[in-house]
Amino acid sequence: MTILITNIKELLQVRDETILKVSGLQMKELPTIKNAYLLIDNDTIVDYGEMSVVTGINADQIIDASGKLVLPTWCDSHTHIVYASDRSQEFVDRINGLSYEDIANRGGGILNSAKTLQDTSEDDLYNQSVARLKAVMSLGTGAIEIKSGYGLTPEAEFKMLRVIKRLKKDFPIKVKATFLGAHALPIAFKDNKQGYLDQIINDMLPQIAKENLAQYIDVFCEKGYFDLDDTAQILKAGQEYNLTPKIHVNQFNAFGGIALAVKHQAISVDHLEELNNEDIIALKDSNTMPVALPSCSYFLSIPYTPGRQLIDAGLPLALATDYNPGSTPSGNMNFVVSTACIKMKLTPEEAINAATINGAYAMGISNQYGSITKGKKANVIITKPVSSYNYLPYAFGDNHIETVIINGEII
Ligand SMILES: N=CN[C@@H](CCC(=O)O)C(=O)O
Ligand SMILES: [Zn+2]
Repeated sequence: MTILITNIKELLQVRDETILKVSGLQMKELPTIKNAYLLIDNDTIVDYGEMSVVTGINADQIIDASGKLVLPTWCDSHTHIVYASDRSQEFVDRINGLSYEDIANRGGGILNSAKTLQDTSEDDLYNQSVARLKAVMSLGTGAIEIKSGYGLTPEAEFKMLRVIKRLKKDFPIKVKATFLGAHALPIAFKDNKQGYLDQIINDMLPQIAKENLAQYIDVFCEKGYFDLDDTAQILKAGQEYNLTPKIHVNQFNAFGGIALAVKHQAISVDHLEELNNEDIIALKDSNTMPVALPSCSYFLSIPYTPGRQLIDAGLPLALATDYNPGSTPSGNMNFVVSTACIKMKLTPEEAINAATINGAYAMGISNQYGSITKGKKANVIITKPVSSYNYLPYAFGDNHIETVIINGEII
């Protein structure tokens, strides 16, 4: 099946050569072709260029994109979309004055989600997750990372990871799985943290490796959760099973977690709402992608990741949603891109780079996703008619998407 998209007002993020990420000043550049066409053959981008040279190309389906933009689908490198029920009551509790920390300290938060998930069947969990996955695909996400971490027992963590594996098999969207057993300390281990770490290392990791349930290993490295020593233990153990580190760090406190992650060759460090100079120095000359989650800052009213500072220091930056029931009940990458421009002062070019090619890098897939490049996967968004790409983040909250194509399939 071939699809030819014609009369594209502007084709965005066109990279003739495969690039894996963009950093610093490169992030300001968004290569485009005006009045363009794009040809898809099954699941692959096979050709593109200016309309003036398109004569003679035939296709099974032709889509006229007059007045519309075409860009790569979003690459959301940080989500927790496999969860059970929601935490809207905690949302109201926060409105009434409790903090995220207060809620966690009284047994709510992640432990609340874990209890619900433990009592939810695998099929029910799968069906709840399917609804979220379909919703984010229709919002333009074509590649997604999904974490475990709301199980916190071996059985419940495996249940989450098996659901992720089913999603991967059943949908055209690219899915990467991350094992986040060290998300919070379960009540059963409240006075025995090492006991839980041992359970992760000795009981969970071998089974996860055996069933090939994850590609990445994550830890919530934060005061009151897992400290630097705990994090180092888990990352090292994960690496012994070929899981690459990708961690939650510097959400509320900066205490050396970024340098630790870089030392363990983490593919990304995520959150970074609190950041100091040592953190920036640690990221320089590393292969680790900093990932900002502006919807989380918005929802919790915590600082935004200083993305401007990171880019101005010559570093790359990726944007992701953090879709989860506690800190970010939204998987809308369009809102993330707008919020990064509005609150973090990224230019539209920087935000689009951060949400496409750099997001793909943070999932280890930027050789196949995140740009319009011949040979890459046919994952594109066709917008409604808009004045320019600046309009996408500018007119926040509106849905500018008309059509989403994922793996060559019109969604
Ligand atoms: N911070 C840690 N984990 C999630 C939120 C967890 C929750 O509140 O359920 C996050 O990335 O924000
Ligand atoms: Zn998260």
